[in-house]
Amino acid sequence: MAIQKKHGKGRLDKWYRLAKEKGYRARAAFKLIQLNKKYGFLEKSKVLLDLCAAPGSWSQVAAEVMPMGSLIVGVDLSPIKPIPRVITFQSDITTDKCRATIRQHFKTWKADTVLHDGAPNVGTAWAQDSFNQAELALQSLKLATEFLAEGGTFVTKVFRSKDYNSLLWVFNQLFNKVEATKPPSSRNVSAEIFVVCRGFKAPKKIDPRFLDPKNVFAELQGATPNNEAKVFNPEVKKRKRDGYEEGDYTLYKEITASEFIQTTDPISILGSYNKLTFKQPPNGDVALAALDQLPETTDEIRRCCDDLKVLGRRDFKLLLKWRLKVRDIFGFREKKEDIKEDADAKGETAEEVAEIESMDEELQTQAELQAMKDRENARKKREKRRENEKKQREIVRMQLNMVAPMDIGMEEAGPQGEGSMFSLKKIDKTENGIKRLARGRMSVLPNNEQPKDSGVGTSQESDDSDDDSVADRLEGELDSMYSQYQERKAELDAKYRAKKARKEHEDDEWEGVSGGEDAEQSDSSDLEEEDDSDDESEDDVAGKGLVRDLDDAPATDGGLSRKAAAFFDQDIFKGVALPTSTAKTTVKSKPATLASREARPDVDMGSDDGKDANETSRSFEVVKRERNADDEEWENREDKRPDGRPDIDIITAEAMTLAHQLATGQKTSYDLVDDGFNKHAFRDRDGLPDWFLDDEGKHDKLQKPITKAAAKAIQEKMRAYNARPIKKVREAKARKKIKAAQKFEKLKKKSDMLAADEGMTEKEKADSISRLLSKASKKKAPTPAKLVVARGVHRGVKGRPQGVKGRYRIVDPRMKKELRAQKRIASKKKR
Ligand SMILES: C[S@@+](CC[C@H](N)C(=O)[O-])C[C@H]1O[C@@H](n2cnc3c(N)ncnc32)[C@H](O)[C@@H]1O
Repeated sequence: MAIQKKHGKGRLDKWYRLAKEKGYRARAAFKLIQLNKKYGFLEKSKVLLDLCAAPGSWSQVAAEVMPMGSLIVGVDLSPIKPIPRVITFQSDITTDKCRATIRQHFKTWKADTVLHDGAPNVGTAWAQDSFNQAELALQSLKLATEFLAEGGTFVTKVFRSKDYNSLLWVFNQLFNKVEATKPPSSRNVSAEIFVVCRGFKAPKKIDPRFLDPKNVFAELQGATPNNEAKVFNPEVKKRKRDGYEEGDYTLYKEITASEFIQTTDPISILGSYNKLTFKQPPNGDVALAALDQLPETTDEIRRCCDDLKVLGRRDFKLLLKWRLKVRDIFGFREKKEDIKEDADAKGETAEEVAEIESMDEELQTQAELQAMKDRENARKKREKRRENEKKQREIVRMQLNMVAPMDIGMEEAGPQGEGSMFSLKKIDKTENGIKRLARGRMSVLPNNEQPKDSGVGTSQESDDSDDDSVADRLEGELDSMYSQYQERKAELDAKYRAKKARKEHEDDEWEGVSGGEDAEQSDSSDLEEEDDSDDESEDDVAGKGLVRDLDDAPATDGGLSRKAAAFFDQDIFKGVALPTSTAKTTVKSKPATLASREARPDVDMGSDDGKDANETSRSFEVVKRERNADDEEWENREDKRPDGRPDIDIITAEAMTLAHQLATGQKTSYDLVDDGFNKHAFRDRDGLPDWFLDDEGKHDKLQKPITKAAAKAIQEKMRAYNARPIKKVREAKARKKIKAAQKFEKLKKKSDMLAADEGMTEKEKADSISRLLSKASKKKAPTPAKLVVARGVHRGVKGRPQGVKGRYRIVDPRMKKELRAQKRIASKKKR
């Protein structure tokens, strides 16, 4: 197994190295190579349009693979250095000027393939970044519809974002085959996927609304989620896959603490800002001054505000609780209290605090569904915690000789004996059982005689448990908000994303036993259908609420908004199954699969099973790249040396130390296995709070030893690697060598001929051979560079000035004069 470089310049992976070796301008080249390997569109193309082509690696690949004499046109906002056989120009693909220039180059031709690998720029030309990635993809499709020949192929990069489904739907209308795939060279941590659309239908007329972002993404725009409302109805962790944040180009950002108090979306502030400041703005902020004086604004809170990027779970909760408290003091939460009081007066539970603006119907449905799931998860978590606490108490009792180990065993079978052989519930009901249990000093008393701390339902306990459950729920919700905050942070931090991706692969074996929160959630959703006995009542209530709401909802068929339904009602969509959001039927019949369905562009729902399966495969929820034969081939290529031995690239000092120890026999493979059993390997994380585990996780790793020699060897290796010339330079050197060898061959032949010449004396022969050699060894004087004075037309020109051939140097006129003056002064001094 190759040891992967995990940090720092982790991006310098094998594709990067391979690109460097092959002379491609970017590792992206391999994405196209792999896409083409799978779909084979380049070999068949004679005309190709490469949108967003800089630095040009896709165009390089196209020029290599496409037949001779093909027309390849590449365009990008950034300049593209010339590529043989490729016409390039600089333009914004969203402009008419760009379209006109492409037309000029294409003349009457039509493209067989249109490629688009665009991503809104964060660095160069950022002023033009008015489009986000999905819109850019739609713009490229617009160009494709104009320039593609019938049956042509369109390849585009898209990010898994909220607009992904809409995009796919449009692609499906215009192409016979649409497939989304993630080539092996695309990083797993990247949200990008590539959609290959084949068989362009080339309709005579296309409704412009098809290609208008306002229409295509209309359904989802403007529906800003109300995070405040999520305090009591938290949303499920939804990864933001947009890739780049629009218009966000600064790294360090501050915001006043008062804005954090006032915002309806505190999570996004915590996730995207670095500091909450108490510094007064130039025009004064009374709320901030008041906030600064509040006793609730403790030193700890201030410390948390100082660096939002390092908030632990506890700090995060502290800040949110502080915000809620201050909002109460400032009277921002009046509305909520009113609602609460109203609800109390009506005898309802005051848990649905639907504060602030109402969400739109679809969001509401999703939120309700989510709330249902979260309630269920929180309940399970609660139960588990209680169970642990109970177990703890029993252990204490046992240590005090109050209970037999047997009882603990009983509880371990499941919560309150659920699923166990000796269910306490059953025993409670049978007289004999009670008697038997009550006998002796190790008795477990029935419900009504239970001591307060026994954890099983006394009346006071139930009161407490109500309070508890509110607190628990709030805790659970804060937890889930913390996860959102982490997600948000992750979006801004590629390093964190990579770390998280790695973490997902760790500790696999433990997931089944105790699992993380995530595992718990997914498990619970998987089990939702089967686990109906105990949870029935709760599920029913929640479930009914959801179904009733959907029934009442004025949404049109398939859950589309009226606007969307009207759009899809046009003739062109006849016979085409409409995309739906969360269809009611699915909610009722298959709750467990709903979450995954929500994320998909279900083109056709409510169909029979076979068709459904078909549709699922068409719905392109390509989340993680699966290993396939292609991968293996690529991997094998890399991981084997010509002699068949595995090519292990050791790039960390720890690995090098280990390799050295293995090679010198200081360690055996048995030792390696043995080392696996250490204090970190089997840590008992059960019952430990998440914030503790979070912090602990950073440090409770085995520190592997590093030897000085290994560290030095790695350093050298990296240095040598960095110093290695790129392919172009290596090729130039090789050419030079070949030329020298050819020259030497020629000389040898000539001198042999001279030596064999019988008409010459020995001296003449020796003279002419030495002349020949001295002539050959004489270096050609380099042609002096032409000095071009940066004046007139040459002033400020970038690149080669007009009309100048050969080597040149641009000189500053003042510099030239100063040099002359210096020479003059020096010669005067000599005299
Ligand atoms: C990932 S790079 C493309 C890499 C390229 N396929 C290659 O193989 O070298 C994305 C490019 O999209 C370009 N881009 C972003 N927005 C654009 C726009 N509106 N018009 C033209 N190019 C754009 C950026 O300048 C950037 O060079």
